[in-house]
Amino acid sequence: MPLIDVTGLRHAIAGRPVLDIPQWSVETGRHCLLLGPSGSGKTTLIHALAGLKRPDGGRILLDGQAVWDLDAAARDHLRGRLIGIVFQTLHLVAALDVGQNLHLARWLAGLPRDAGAVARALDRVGLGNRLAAKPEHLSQGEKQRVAIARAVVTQPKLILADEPTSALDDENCALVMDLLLEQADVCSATLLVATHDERTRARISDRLDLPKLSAQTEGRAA
Ligand SMILES: Nc1ncnc2c1ncn2[C@@H]1O[C@H](COP(=O)(O)OP(=O)(O)OP(=O)(O)O)[C@@H](O)[C@H]1O
Repeated sequence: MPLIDVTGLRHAIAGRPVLDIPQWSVETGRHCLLLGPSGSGKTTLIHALAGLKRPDGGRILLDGQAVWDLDAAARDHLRGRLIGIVFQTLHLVAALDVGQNLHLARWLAGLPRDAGAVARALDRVGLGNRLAAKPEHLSQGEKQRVAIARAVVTQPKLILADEPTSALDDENCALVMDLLLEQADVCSATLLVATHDERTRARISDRLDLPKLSAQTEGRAA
């Protein structure tokens, strides 16, 4: 059974088409790139997969569950059980320290408090000594590593990473891809990386190419 199974997914924003995916699936344990230029709907698709943004039409099955047939509480539960997300803008909670950010992720996922799991997740991203730091005292790269640790501290089956490398130089791009792939291995998770960064292409062979639909519409109208 595929971990992700999408059929007839459509979405428009302000009357402009953003997503149109007739069929797409990702088998458990495979990794996949979501490729497409800026504005092609990568973030919209990530949010639809995670149960954060309802698409206009179509079906998303995650581990056999129809995400958008569930009520909000059941969707939250499914997200907590299955998914870890590295948001494009990271979304660390500024008022909480690094350790508390990870504890919060486990709490939201309905998992028991586990200081060992939090410490291990931070150790794996090289930040075992920054448990008590507030996000504002971290470099951008450190914040991103905290966001990766937070995504995996719940042992997700699916890691969604939205544009994790586009702002990074070559060396850090390679490091972040290494880290994401390593963490996916540790969790035996499927990794889905949304990107327009050519440098990631060599690292993951499976891909879904998203065209920029609004540009096609504009092209036809012109
Ligand atoms: N709140 C919004 N209001 C209006 N248009 C929006 C809104 N959010 C997204 N869009 C539009 O929807 C389209 C898809 O946006 P989305 O962020 O999913 O693309 P993306 O591929 O992730 O882009 P990027 O690589 O720049 O992050 C874009 O054309 C964008 O302008």
